[in-house]
Amino acid sequence: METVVVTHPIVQARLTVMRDERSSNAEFRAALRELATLLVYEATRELAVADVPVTTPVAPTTGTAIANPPLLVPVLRAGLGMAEAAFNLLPESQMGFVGLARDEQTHVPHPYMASLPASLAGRPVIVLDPMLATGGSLKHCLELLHERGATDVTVLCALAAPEGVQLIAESGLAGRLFVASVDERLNENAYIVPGLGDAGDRQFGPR
Ligand SMILES: O=P(O)(O)OC[C@H]1O[C@H](OP(=O)(O)OP(=O)(O)O)[C@H](O)[C@@H]1O
Ligand SMILES: O=c1cc[nH]c(=O)[nH]1
Ligand SMILES: [Mg+2]
Repeated sequence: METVVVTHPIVQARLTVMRDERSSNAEFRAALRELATLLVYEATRELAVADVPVTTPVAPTTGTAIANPPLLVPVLRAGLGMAEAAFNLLPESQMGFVGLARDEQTHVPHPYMASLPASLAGRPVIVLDPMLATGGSLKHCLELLHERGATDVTVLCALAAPEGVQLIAESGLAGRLFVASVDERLNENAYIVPGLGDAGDRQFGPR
């Protein structure tokens, strides 16, 4: 798996707002939305394009269209905070949804929703989840995509732990990971350190 740490100063500044315990829910959501926009921009540089004819007020010329728009898959809840940003940059795309909630004792993800097209063969997929901690949630999501034939999967995260990156790399289920930071480690509750806390709670309040 290719892992790209996006070190752009604007990305790092937004991540810092998300880390700050004093940021309100609204400030956290705004920072995540902007960070997600920049991650999508970085991750879509190599998207396949097609030439399209276009006529300007001056002359006909050749323009560019996204040849095969990716399916966007936010992982609920926290990934919802990246969904609008991704859709804004890729309005031609469609969206699927995966709902997972980590058990606080075992840290194993409990699946509660999967709303995905039956076949993903030949379709690029972009998974959106701000947090990659143990990697259990993302691996479950990637398995759902793999079962449906997805072979071109890119993952966008705000933060990752080394343990999660390793699990996903070893799974072979994602081609690329774009992340703003790979932090130090997980703590005894499987939270990322220094991290930013619970990305779902910080956007929406406690479950
Ligand atoms: O790598 P893992 O150890 O599996 O942890 C990461 C998962 O934890 C968070 O979701 P959470 O389960 O807290 O659900 P939420 O988004 O509803 O808060 C996060 O958004 C990831 O999906
Ligand atoms: O640090 C973490 C780990 C899992 N999920 C989160 O939201 N934060
Ligand atoms: Mg949560």
